[in-house]
Amino acid sequence: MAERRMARKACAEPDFLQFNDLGCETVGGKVIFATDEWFAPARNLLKREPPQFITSAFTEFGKWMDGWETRRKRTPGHDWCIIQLGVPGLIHGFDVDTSFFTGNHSPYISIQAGCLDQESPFTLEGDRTGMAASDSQMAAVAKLQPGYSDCCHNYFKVSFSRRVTHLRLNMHPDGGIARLRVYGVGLRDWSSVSTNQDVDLVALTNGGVCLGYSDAHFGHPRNMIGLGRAANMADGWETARRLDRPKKLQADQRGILQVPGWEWAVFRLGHPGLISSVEVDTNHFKGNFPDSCRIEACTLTPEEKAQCISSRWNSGKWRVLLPPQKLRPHHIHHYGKMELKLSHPVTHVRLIIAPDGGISRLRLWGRPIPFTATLASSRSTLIIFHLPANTLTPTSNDSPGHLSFE
Ligand SMILES: NC(=O)NC(NC(N)=O)C(=O)[O-]
Repeated sequence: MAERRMARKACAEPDFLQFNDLGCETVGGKVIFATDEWFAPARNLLKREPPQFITSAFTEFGKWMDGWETRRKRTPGHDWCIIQLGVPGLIHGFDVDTSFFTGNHSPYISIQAGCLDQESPFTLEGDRTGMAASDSQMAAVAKLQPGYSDCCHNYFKVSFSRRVTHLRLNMHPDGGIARLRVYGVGLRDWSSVSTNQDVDLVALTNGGVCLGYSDAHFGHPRNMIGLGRAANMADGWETARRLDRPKKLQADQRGILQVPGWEWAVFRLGHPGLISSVEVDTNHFKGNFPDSCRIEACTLTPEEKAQCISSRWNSGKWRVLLPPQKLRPHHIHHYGKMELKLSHPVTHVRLIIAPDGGISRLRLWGRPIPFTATLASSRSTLIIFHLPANTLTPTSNDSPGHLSFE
């Protein structure tokens, strides 16, 4: 349902909502400390499903609320909690969702960030109010709108080019917030990964990101690169039914339908690499799996990527990685050396389904190829695979699902 709502409102929303939610409980996000959780626990902030309101629900502490809610403070100070991201990475924006907190929403917030592991460590800074200007400050103290349905999403675009593992969410002075969505791209420490080890190069945890798609009516394509198998259909990519499906159906010798239309989604790999096996999972899609799929791949320079974005990813550089394959319902399809056609490293892939339908997971197993080797094999001069944080270009209404960042 959340995805349906998102698809309809996509034109009015900021671009950064297309990135991955790095704090969500489904990718391992956790609240590790909160100053107060009297009315409702801070872990609710990271729930994947949209917040609910149940008029008749009360607990022994007060009104049941689907979010984090603290007591009305009668002493100096403010409430705050520490969030450990499920996927450390670069953050491009926040949605501080106050849904249903109408007389009890937190009036002001600030957010601080830290990197508390070995890679480029920096720590939370700032004074107890979170207002000190410091390296860790991502958003100055900001006013929140109450959680009425037309204004409950408080979006904050972020310019912060450092890897983040933890956040401190400060409420000034107290109150309630339903959800905190942390939009960004995972940044893995690739120095610990052997070039002889196969990894899922497109996984969200490895820094994969969806950069464009043709349709996300029921489910966003980024769901396909999430952890584990999909919980349900909403945890996969599902398009609307195409309206140009022919009345008379014709199939080729492999049983693949010959249809005029298709849907597509483009991903940038977390690291350039040589893909040696692919999994396409139609788990839960039983009456609405695509008839067939194919995968294309390429290595793009920043200039080529910009051209791809302006041509809706219809670049001449795409090469067939996986030729068209007939799909089955509710099934993991494995493709290996026999089916895969590319033997050089790539940076981007495009999954194409025909004519429409749902895929729950896409896994691209392969070896990360060192940067220089990728450059040599693609004969290009420069490849970006670490996203700069502060350069999102707004999308136009007639090209849904397109992100561009240089
Ligand atoms: N009706 C309320 O929501 N009251 C209080 N909050 C809860 N959850 O009971 C409050 O004012 O903070």
